[in-house]
Amino acid sequence: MPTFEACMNFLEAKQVSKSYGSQQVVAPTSFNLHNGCRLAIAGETGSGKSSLLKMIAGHVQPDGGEIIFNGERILGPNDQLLPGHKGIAYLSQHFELRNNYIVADLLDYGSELNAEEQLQLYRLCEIDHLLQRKTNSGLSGGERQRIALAKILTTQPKLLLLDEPFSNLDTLHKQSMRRIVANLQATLNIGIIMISHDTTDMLSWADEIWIMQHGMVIQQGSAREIYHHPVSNYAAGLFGVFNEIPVAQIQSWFPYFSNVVTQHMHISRPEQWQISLEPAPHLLQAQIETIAFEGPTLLLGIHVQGHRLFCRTMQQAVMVGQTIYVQLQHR
Ligand SMILES: Nc1ncnc2c1ncn2[C@@H]1O[C@H](COP(=O)(O)OP(=O)(O)OP(=O)(O)O)[C@@H](O)[C@H]1O
Repeated sequence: MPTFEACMNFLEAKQVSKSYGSQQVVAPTSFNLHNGCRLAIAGETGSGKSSLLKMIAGHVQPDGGEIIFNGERILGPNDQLLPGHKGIAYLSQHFELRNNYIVADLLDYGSELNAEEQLQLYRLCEIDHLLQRKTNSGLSGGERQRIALAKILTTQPKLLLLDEPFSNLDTLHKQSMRRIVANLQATLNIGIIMISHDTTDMLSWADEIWIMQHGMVIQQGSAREIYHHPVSNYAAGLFGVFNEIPVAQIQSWFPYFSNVVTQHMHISRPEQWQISLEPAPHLLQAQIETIAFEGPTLLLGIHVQGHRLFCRTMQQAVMVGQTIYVQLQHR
């Protein structure tokens, strides 16, 4: 458990903002993150995620506000020649790996780790079998990325920033990167901020998720809060299929939803709708309109009293046109 002091001083942004010309890409944003955090940032393309991450990394100069890391202001490219902060490692989508180096030599150069720590890091990054290869010897994109990751971790940073670590990878390399990211924080005890379009992975990984839209963080919360209580259709849609039904309609179908009064529309996930093949007094009658096979589950498009919605079921023995009975579960 981090101390109160560590919580206050680890990473703090005060009204940090960025514009390009007349376009504000990050609106004034403030936050406070604790040591060892696992923060994931989601948002549509162009919503300002990378710009925010690059300001934290010290690679982009904020127009306003400041970012404090372990008590020191992060300097931008206008403040210093070499961008970045020693305690912060940043893996860009467009990382570079120096050509013509033996991987082990490249990693050794400037490393602050002893031999045992190095080996642990190489295993963690799943590159221990690549150490004698040359960086220009036909390494795959995924292997190059894992070497680049190991390289930036050899200086023992306290905060790791990952910009889209799963993009442009085939399935096997993606799985490998997922394993690594899942183990990094626990093994190295560092904070991680990750941007990803792979929102399903975020839910199980992150302590906290932020959603960005038009340069603003529009929602912050735990994975459960973000998934089950999105603030808008946009936030809901980032994490998969959802249903939107007027609250009044939900309450008339299911009186036990009488306490849902904060919003005009009620958002639910398909798996919140339970289906039954037999009628019962508290169930609504519905017709199946579409069936999408998802592996262990089916995603049913159903029609209920003038409303179309999705429900997810493990019940495989259903067909289009069939009458079923549904109810909505609280979350
Ligand atoms: N150096 C730059 N010069 C001008 N405009 C820029 C620059 N960098 C980013 N932008 C613009 O700022 C906006 C936000 O970009 P940013 O890369 O932060 O978004 P993003 O949410 O990370 O997008 P993506 O998911 O596609 O990476 C975009 O409209 C982008 O075109």
